[in-house]
Order: sequence, then structure tokens, then C-alpha cells
Amino acid sequence: MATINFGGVLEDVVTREEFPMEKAREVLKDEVIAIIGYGVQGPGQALNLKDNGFNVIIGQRKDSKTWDKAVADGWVPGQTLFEIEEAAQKGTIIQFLLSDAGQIALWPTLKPHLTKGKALYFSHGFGITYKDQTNIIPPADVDVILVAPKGSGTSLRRLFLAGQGLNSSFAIYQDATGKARDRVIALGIGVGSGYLFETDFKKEVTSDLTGERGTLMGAIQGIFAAQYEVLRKNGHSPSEAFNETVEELTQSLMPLVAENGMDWMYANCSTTAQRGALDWWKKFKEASQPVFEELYASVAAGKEAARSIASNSTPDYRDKLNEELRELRESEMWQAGAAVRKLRPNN
Ligand SMILES: NC(=O)c1ccc[n+]([C@@H]2O[C@H](COP(=O)([O-])OP(=O)(O)OC[C@H]3O[C@@H](n4cnc5c(N)ncnc54)[C@H](O)[C@@H]3O)[C@@H](O)[C@H]2O)c1
Ligand SMILES: CC(C)(O)[C@@H](O)C(=O)O
Ligand SMILES: [Mg+2]
Ligand SMILES: [Mg+2]
Repeated sequence: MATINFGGVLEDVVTREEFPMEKAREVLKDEVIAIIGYGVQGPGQALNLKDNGFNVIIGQRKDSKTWDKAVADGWVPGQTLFEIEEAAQKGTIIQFLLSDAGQIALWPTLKPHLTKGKALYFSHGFGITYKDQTNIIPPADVDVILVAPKGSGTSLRRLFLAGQGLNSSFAIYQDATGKARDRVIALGIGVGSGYLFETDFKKEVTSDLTGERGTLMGAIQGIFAAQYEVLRKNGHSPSEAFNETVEELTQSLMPLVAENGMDWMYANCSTTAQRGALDWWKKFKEASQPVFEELYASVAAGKEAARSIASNSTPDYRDKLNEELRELRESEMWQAGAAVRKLRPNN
């Protein structure tokens, strides 16, 4: 563990320097890692683990699109790609990477394969934390661990291929074998984490659900839509409104924030922009803080979990989600975005 000062608070993190890939391979050399589910995290984690030299198999429903995707990615039916139950039976570490609602449906099928000494691995604290709603209660003689990459499985794979890594949190819920800590850290390094910070299942799920509903996905779209609408109402063209709302942020300014922080991005803009941003950010904070309080309370009370389980458990949930995504894609703002993207010189 390396102790790092995060803005005045000391925290222990695990880096690749102190827990190198060779050590991870040594810890997991006798394990069969069965990845159950091949949606977004499944492919990212499975391919990174395989390329890092671990023994990985995939469990996926046959005659599904994702089975075909797994074959296209190089997994071989009967050798490294199996029906879910067969993979679960063969695996000593079972990475449960179905959708959170799918995990509830499959739990009764999976549970009998969690025999003594195996490890059950999640990438979210959802199933365990909301066990009153999910009924996911693992047997006492298996390790229950978590590595949650802080980003999309697509980014996890892309950053791995670029020689970089996405940060992940890790947690241990149950250490039945005495090996849970080594196992979880080795897996975290193996899936391609840049560094790992420790949490628990409950904190992981409450922060994650807040983040994705908040600044990472929900709030950002809300604030984009609000500004775009005001600009349009006041006679600005779609291209002007989109450029001043989204394109400049993603292409020019956020890369600067990522590189060196907000003050550095501000410092690279005009003094006029700096004055305005420094005056206005606090108003936006005050206006949005009550919404964030409401959001956190809803997550903490299990209401967001209930909503997600209910809406993702109906047979037509995929069609309904696709319909909502289509509405977003076909809104004027994101149609303007599609036109703007095409005009980027590299396109
Ligand atoms: N998507 C991400 O990038 C991301 C990031 C961090 C953590 N996570 C977590 O990782 C886990 C996996 O998420 P995901 O987004 O990759 O999942 P997903 O929604 O893409 O689904 C994964 C797979 O589950 C299958 N599935 C769904 N219901 C099923 C059922 N009843 N029986 C059999 N198969 C079923 C789907 O066909 C798909 O192949 C979740 O716990 C999620 O919260 C996801
Ligand atoms: C990629 C995210 C948003 O970080 C993840 O939490 C998810 O649920 O997909
Ligand atoms: Mg999430
Ligand atoms: Mg997340």
C-alpha cells in the first residue's frame, strides 16, 4: 500500500509498482477465472485478463448476440466459451458481470456452483448491499470480493490497449479462505486498473449510483439541455449553441481539466472568461446542491435500486431503453452534435 495525500486526507492505495503483474499472475496461477456475462464490463475485463496472461473462460447464453460477440473476440466454444452453468462449474473465481437486474434472475442458478473456497467477484456493490431486494446472499465458505472500474468497460479496454489504465475501487465483503485480499488485488491489477483504492460494498454502490445519476451522466445532460435551450430561444443557431455548450467542453476544455485541474483550464482562458466563471460557479453549485441532496437520499434509501430493478426486469426493457436513447439521439441538440462531429478535421 502506498499512502497518498488526497487534498489533505491520507489514503492507502495499491499501485502497479508495489503489486506488479508478475505478482498478480503468481497469486492467481492455479485459478480459473470464469467471467459470467459479456455485455460491457465482461469483454473489457476478460480480454484484459487474457492478454495479461491469466486463465480466463467466458460463461454466456448460447444463441445470443453476446455469444457471437464473444466468438468474434476470439473465445472458443468448448474451450474458453461455455454456457453459463458450465463456466460457473469450471471457475474457481466467478466474476458475476451480468446486468444488475440479470444477476437477480440468475442467482438461483449460479449459487449451487459456489462451492467451498471459490471466490464470487462483483464489479458493483449493488447485489450485496440491496440484498433485501436482490436476494443475493452468498454461502459463508466463499470469498466475496469487488473490483469496480471507475468508467465504462469500453474505456477499460481502450486504455489498456493504449498502455494506460482506468482506476478501480476494491472491497472485501467476506474473506472465507484468508486469500481474499490477495485475490481481489491481483484481479484488480489483472483487469487493467491504473491503481486501486479501497472501499466497501455499500460505499461503492452509493457513490457509483450518485455519480452516474449526477455529474457523470444525468446532471451533465440536464445542464447541457438547459443552456442549449436558452441559447436557442434567444436566436442562436444550433451550431453556435452546440459549440458553446458541448463541443468546446469535450474537445478543448475538459482535456485541459483532465491534464492539470480546473484552475489551470481557467488560467488558459481569457481574463474575461475567468472573471465570469469564478463569479458564476457558486450560483450553479447553490442551485444544484438541493438536487444532489435529493439524489443521494434516494440512493441511500434504496429507491434508485428499486427503480432500476423494476424497470430492467421487464421483458421489453431493452426496447424501452432504446426508445429513450433514440429520443435523446434525435433531439435537435444531439443531431446538431452529429453534424458537428462530422465536421471535425479528423473525420
Ligand atoms: N457498463 C459498465 O461499463 C460498468 C462499469 C462499472 C461497473 N459495472 C457493473 O458491472 C456489472 C455488469 O454490467 P454491464 O454494464 O457490463 O452489464 P450489461 O447490462 O451489459 O449486461 C451484461 C450481460 O448480461 C446479460 N444478461 C442480462 N440479464 C440476463 C439474464 N437474466 N440471464 C443471463 N444473462 C443476462 C446480457 O445479455 C449481457 O450479455 C454490473 O454490476 C454493473 O453495474 C458496469
Ligand atoms: C460507467 C459507469 C457509469 O461508471 C458505471 O457505473 C456503470 O454503471 O455503467
Ligand atoms: Mg454504475
Ligand atoms: Mg461507475
